[in-house]
Amino acid sequence: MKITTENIQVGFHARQILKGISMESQDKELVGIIGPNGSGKSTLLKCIYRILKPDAGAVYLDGEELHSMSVRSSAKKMAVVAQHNYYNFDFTVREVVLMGRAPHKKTLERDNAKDYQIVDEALKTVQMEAFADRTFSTLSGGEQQRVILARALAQQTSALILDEPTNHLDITHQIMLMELVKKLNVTVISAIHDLNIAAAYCDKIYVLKDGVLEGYGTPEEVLTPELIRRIYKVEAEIVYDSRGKMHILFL
Ligand SMILES: Nc1ncnc2c1ncn2[C@@H]1O[C@H](COP(=O)(O)OP(=O)(O)OP(=O)(O)O)[C@@H](O)[C@H]1O
Repeated sequence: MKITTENIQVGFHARQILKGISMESQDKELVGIIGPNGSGKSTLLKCIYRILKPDAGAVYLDGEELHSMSVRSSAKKMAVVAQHNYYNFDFTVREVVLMGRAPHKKTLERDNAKDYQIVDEALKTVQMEAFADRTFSTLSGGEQQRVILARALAQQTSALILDEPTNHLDITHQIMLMELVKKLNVTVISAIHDLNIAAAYCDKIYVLKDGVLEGYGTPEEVLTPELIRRIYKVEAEIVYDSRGKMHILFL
């Protein structure tokens, strides 16, 4: 599925946070959004996953304007792993993942054997099946993150929106998550802080600073010492390992 944003503008209290963002992710592309803290990455993603309505501009899923669609039909197309997941109720892990099935059900339709099978498979994929009956709120931050990813997988959508998905995860699970997301073969838009993760996994990268796009291209095109200095005010060197993979060293 192709996701496009056209001239997205968002302001809070007379402060302009996104100053006209136009970007797109082609079908099955993994697109990273990088940029310093407060540059507007989460705000842009919130407009895409529909928690925030931009003051101006629009989001299109395969050419269809997001707000012209029902919430149920956009939720069938796009799942989200957001940065913070607060639950006031003590749902079990299985119940949280079952929520991913909701867009596929009619009102008051009960979960069936197929839903439970999809949920079990999603939990296995993120290696959390042993936690199915645990209360979600008792899990560690990284475990919660993997359960929320399982919920997104159970939603079976052709696009995933991820807000710093490797936040909270140890290196094993960071790699597991990115390898998994890459293999899903769906459209992914992800905010990413770790530039080496962005370099290793993204097809394309957008660079956001102060609510403005400052760069776009493949990791090799975008992640240059000049751009890193301009955006992050840090000196860096780009090296290539014996397998030809690029790495960013911070000096
Ligand atoms: N509801 C709000 N009210 C006021 N200001 C907000 C609101 N939401 C976000 N902001 C401000 O908008 C700016 C962009 O925030 P955003 O969360 O999009 O940045 P980010 O690039 O995702 O940052 P980080 O890397 O720290 O997660 C920040 O200065 C933030 O304080």
